[in-house]
Amino acid sequence: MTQSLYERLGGEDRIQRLVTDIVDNHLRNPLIRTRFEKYNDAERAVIERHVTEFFCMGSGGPQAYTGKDMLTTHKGMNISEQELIAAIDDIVAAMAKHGYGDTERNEVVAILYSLKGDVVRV
Ligand code: HEM
Repeated sequence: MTQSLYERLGGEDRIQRLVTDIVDNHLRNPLIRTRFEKYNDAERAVIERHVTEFFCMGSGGPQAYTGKDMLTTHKGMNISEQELIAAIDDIVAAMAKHGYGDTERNEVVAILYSLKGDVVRV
């Protein structure tokens, strides 16, 4: 039987560690770091928790997502296409660092891109 993307990503613990590295990459990325620098550790922990849940749920895991929907979250930020690509680059780089293969990386990129309309220039 084919494994779900969630299973191929290695489940919640590995996804949680991946998300920590993704946020670290965003904080080092000159194109988007100002979007994330304003959060303190407690706020960052909540965002990471929600992003982890979103990743788990969106890849076929059993977790419920308890954050805000994508349009509500990003509304008013006026995020550009360039920023979306910068964020996706950070995610692909973190996935490479964590040893995921091309198939999993491409599936994640396709999911992220499909959400563009709820994130960019909203
Ligand atoms: C398809 C791409 C994206 C997805 C799936 C996504 C997903 C998420 C999720 C799940 C959260 C947590 C929401 C919550 O805590 O209720 C979040 C928060 C956030 N996202 Fe995104 N995001 C995307 C792209 C971006 C981009 C490109 C930027 C800016 C460069 C961005 C900036 C933020 C910020 C600043 C927050 C924190 C909002 C807050 O709690 O005040 N996101 N995102």
